[in-house]
Amino acid sequence: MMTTHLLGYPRLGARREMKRACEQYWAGKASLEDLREAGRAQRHYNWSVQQQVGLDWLPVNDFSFYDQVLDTSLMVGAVPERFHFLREGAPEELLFAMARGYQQGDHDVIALEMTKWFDTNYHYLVPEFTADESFSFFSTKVVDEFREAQALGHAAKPVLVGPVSYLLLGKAKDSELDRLSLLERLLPVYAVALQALQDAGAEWVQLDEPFLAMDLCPAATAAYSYAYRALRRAVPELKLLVATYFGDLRENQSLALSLPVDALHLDLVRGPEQLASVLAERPEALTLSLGLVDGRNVWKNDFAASRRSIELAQAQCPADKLWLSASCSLLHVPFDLEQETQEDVLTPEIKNWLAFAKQKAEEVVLLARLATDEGKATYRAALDANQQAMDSRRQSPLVHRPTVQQRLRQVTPDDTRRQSAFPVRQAAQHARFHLPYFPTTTIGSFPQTPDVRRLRAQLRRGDLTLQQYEATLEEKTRDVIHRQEALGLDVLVHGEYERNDMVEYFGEQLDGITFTEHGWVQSYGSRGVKPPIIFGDVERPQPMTVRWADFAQQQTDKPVKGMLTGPITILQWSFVRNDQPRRDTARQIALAIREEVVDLERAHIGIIQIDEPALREGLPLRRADWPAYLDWSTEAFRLAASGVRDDTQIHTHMCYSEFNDILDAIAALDADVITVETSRSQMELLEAFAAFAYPNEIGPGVYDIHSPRVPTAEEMQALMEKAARVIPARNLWVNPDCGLKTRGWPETEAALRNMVLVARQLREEYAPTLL
Ligand SMILES: Nc1nc2c(c(=O)[nH]1)N[C@@H](CNc1ccc(C(=O)N[C@@H](CCC(=O)N[C@@H](CCC(=O)N[C@@H](CCC(=O)O)C(=O)O)C(=O)O)C(=O)O)cc1)CN2
Ligand code: MET
Ligand SMILES: [Zn+2]
Repeated sequence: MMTTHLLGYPRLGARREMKRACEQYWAGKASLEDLREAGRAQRHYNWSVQQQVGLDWLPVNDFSFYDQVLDTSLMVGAVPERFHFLREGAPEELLFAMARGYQQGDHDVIALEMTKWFDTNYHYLVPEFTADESFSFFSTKVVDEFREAQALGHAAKPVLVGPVSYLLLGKAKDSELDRLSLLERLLPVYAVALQALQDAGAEWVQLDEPFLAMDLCPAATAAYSYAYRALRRAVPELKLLVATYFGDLRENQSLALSLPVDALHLDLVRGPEQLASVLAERPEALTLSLGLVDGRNVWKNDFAASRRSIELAQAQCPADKLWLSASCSLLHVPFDLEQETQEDVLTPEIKNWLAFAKQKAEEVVLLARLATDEGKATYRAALDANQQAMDSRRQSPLVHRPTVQQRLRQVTPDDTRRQSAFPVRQAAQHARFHLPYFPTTTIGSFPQTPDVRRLRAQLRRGDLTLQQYEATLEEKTRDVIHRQEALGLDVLVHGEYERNDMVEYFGEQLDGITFTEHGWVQSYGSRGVKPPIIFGDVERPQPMTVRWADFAQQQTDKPVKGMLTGPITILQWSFVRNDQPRRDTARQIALAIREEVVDLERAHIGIIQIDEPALREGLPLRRADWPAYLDWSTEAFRLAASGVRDDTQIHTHMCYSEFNDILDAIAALDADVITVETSRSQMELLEAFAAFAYPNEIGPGVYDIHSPRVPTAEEMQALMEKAARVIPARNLWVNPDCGLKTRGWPETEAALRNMVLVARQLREEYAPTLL
């Protein structure tokens, strides 16, 4: 039978046990020993699940208390100097300091930067490299966890981030430094680690090299050949599996197939077509791991399709050279579908179309069994059940809604354009709102303190009635309006208290989208999200946000900004249909949001923000695929935004500041105002906006909301002055970088008080030039 394995398993815990364990430890309510015990229990549980399912090789070191890239930094001793005072203590303390920063005693050290893991909603901690970087085998976690699995009798396959991907994931802190030049210093440490694993009894080691499925510069291509030749020489006996995922190999195929390793893993979900050409070019000794079960989505595997791929491979490749797996680590899917028991949340019909991590592990094993002659007979019933599930989904009226499809066909190019050009709209909006220059606003959410979250848990348990729940939310909303008035902000928000999450909240209310009770996926560290599942044509049965916007507006004479999540962000942060192009799903969501925008306008909400923080991360991983994506994604945004009058002001918001290279797409959104995260880059981003002559209004974030630190008026003033040197002052807004939901009240009010002060000073300072 084909060998089966997984690249990695989710680690937050079926009931988010690791979230609780970490947060208890951070709060000083649990000991280091408690934390370690929780980690051990989680690992043992994951291995035993995978073993019982019948997988041949179990991943080890896929577990982490925070992030696997950070673990790699610790393995190779890439610890920035500011953390060196923690090197002698408990390894977990150093790990958490690098992840979260460290403020204690005389120490005030900022964390490593966090950024998105390829096109997922997972964040990793960016390694920092300096010119004098010297690596060493610092953390032995991978060996320790290998021994732990071995002691339990498991066939364990240690997993490491491969050396080339590791360097490419990092950032050079010295501008002259080329990350890849560190390879020579890094490889000896990988060699030592691999040797230690071999000495401990490891037979196979998995090295993750997702960059092999990305655009590579010539230096990176050379680095791959060099690195794997060096590792081969260092551990000639150890079997190495290089894992590629999140895309196909394309022009890197010959490179990947030429690496002197024992096995290559292919993502056959993102890159099904590569199988034929890889089979044709495969060196005889190379084992292929077929990633056929989707590790990025929650749909049941289509056995008929997978079996065609397996048969194609079997026809050209000896059985002992074929492995079977999921396309990538299962980190990006929820734990276990069997935890979803409430049929009014996830209906049996839809549930029958789904597979979470445990079910995907079972699918991998079942597909391997079905690939043998005996298996075909033994597992006939499973095969038939799978076929039935596929047919049911293909034909279900839950999925296919003719009214939605008809509405989409009626969309005309005019629907994706505002009535007038920006200058006309700007004049109409200024005449309507009479805002001062440098208007102040916030991005939407205010502190979601534990009491608000608890309220929702009580409602779910039935300890509160809906009336009681909403009454408390009204109190909260009224309070936040009064606080904003007292601070002197110009454009207010309702605070988003009624939302568990900016995407899940809309997923709960739209037809064609469902949600889960326990479908948590790690976002970063102990934080998770429950991505909605878009299973069918999307439609808005009724207004979703008007009630709270309207309630908030009634509490004040100042304008309250309506708050919506945009179609691309809903798409990107959900599990999406795999039976139609993303573009079509985006357009359906856009139409639903458009109806909401129009209803808000009708309810006299004159300023409406449509958040698109995920527009940038939705970019395809290969540059060649960018133009098509940018075209349909900006069109979907405009479809959502363009149903309103000229004097209704549309805002959008984006965080994660790396959009220098998509500025034309951002301009194509034609939002009247865009608020962006800029403070961490010291307004560098604005220079790109200026060079591009970005025409509409901009609110460059003046402070980072990720830390409780209260910014001084001076530093925010300096940032705004810097902004005003490159952007016309009359087009500038003053606001934080992002929403304030993860903050506490004291620092929030202190920071906003300073921010309003800055706006007032700016108005005086720039008055002569603005007249
Ligand atoms: N979908 C999405 N993706 C995103 C972002 C985002 O905001 N949304 N932002 C970026 C990532 N940033 C993030 C920032 C914070 C959290 C976060 O705080 N998550 C919370 C969960 C938020 C949530 O959905 N809360 C629910 C459920 C809360 C909960 O856990 N309740 C407890 C009970 C609480 C109690 O009794 O005290 C339970 O059910 O057990 C709610 O408010 O209703 C967490 O992990 O703790 C996640 C991502 C990028 N990707
Ligand atoms: C990740 S972007 C967040 C935007 C949202 N309106 C908020 O303020 O939380
Ligand atoms: Zn944001």
